[in-house]
Amino acid sequence: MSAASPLAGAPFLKMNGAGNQILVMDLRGRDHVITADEARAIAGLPRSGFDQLMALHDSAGGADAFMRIYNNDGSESGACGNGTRCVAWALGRDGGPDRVTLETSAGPIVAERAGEFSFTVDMGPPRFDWREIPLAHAIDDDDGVDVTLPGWTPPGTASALGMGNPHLVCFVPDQQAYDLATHGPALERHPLFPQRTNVSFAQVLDRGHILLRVWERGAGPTLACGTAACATAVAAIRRGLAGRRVTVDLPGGRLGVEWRESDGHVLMTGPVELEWEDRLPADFMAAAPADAG
Ligand SMILES: N[C@@H](CCC[C@H](N)C(=O)O)C(=O)O
Repeated sequence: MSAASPLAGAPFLKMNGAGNQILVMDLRGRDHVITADEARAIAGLPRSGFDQLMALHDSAGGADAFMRIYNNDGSESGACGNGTRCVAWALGRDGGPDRVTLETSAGPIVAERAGEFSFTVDMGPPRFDWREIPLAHAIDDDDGVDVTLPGWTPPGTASALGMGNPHLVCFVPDQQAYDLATHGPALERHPLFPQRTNVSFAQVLDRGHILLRVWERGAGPTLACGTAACATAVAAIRRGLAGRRVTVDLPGGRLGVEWRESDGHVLMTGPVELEWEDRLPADFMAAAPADAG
């Protein structure tokens, strides 16, 4: 007999948020934290591939759940905007609440229903302090806007900021002109970002409309990244390129972002879709029995 993994047969929802591939696993009531090896193994299975895995755990602080967020390389992140909308839908179905509070390693976030398959997430305030993004060192950033990257000549100008996870936003004249597979991996691991970074190429069409493509830390190119849309909108607003409400078009769909003046929080609204429900295989990561000798 081989030892069963605690995740064998665990149910999951395969969803997407504006095309961002999301797996939701509700582990509340179970005493198991998914390891990096397990996350990579789940991502490698045909029915449960994902960009991000949202694992729900019991909240110690009275929230609806504590949320751990895994990229498909097994690394963890403090935030995932598209995944949070999917989690809100999952918790709200079958008569669940229309408004949920979720704890994350980066702090609490609140998601609220905006339509049958649409949610608004209060992503909290953006972070500009280099220690909070985080960057390797302070940058010459008098007006809190520009970052220069030694060894790389940006095609336009770039901003670095945090949205519960690190972001580099490159403003370019034509976002189609930059090959994510060429620039993404090098910028994700640029020494300025000690915890790596998500990388965006943004083209501002007008003060209310931005085109965006994203290379995600730990997941590569994705069809949409919610925190990147928020970071890009905030960076554009700080540069005077956009008003407080911005529509961000990504290859997988459209997100609405508002940087609220009253409290500095960033609100992101977008779609969710349930693709299928399934369970991990009954022999998921079954360990071979120890050799009794
Ligand atoms: N797709 C996400 C962001 C997921 C985490 C990111 N790759 C990271 O490592 O920070 C979103 O919708 O925000």
